[in-house]
Amino acid sequence: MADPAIVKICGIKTPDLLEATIAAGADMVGFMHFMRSPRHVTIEQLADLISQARGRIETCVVLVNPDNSCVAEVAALAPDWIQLHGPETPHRVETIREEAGVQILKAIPIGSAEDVANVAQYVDVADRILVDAKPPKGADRPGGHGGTFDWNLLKALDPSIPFMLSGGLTPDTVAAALRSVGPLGVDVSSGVETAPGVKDKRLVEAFIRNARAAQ
Ligand SMILES: O=C(O)c1ccccc1NCC(=O)[C@H](O)[C@H](O)COP(=O)(O)O
Repeated sequence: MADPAIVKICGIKTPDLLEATIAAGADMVGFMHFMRSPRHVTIEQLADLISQARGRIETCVVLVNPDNSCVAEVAALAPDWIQLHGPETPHRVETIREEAGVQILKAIPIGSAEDVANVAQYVDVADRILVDAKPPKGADRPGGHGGTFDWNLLKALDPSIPFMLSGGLTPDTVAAALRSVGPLGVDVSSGVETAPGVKDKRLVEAFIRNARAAQ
């Protein structure tokens, strides 16, 4: 039987929600460190959340095109992963991986066959790929909008590339996504919220329960 899919809950801001997510059996949690996100947490909050999670669940700090000082500040907190969610080039991803000494999850926005072809250039410089929906036109942040994309586009992806799926997943759609796309894991933010940045414990539990039941 295939390994169970990795379930990542992204955009956690509070110790209570982190505790509930661990108790519900998620594999990874994401913390946003990007000022324009409604899920932004400060470096001090990050330090507390990462230390609360250490050894209990994998932690991932989401950054958007970070400069070297931001990378160093986050790397000093020793998360398990840094997620790069901006327009970072493959060379920049490689440099950040070397400098931070942390596993890299590279997010790639997908809206066309060309975007899918773009994934290959990141495979050797990142430890894992996250495919996500493209943000709406004019959006002031590159992720966490709750929009989906055409999963059929992923059929063109080299099947040897391990990737996680995100973009508009919800407790109601996660099982179908796992069955039809067959990703290494799934990632959700808006779909377990009642308003941007406001996570709901019951939705988080339902998302994880439905993801587990799908397999
Ligand atoms: O969530 C944000 O506000 C955000 C801002 C800037 C870059 C990335 C962001 N989120 C990244 C994620 O990992 C989300 O989980 C992913 O985009 C899926 O989001 P959603 O469609 O809301 O589930």
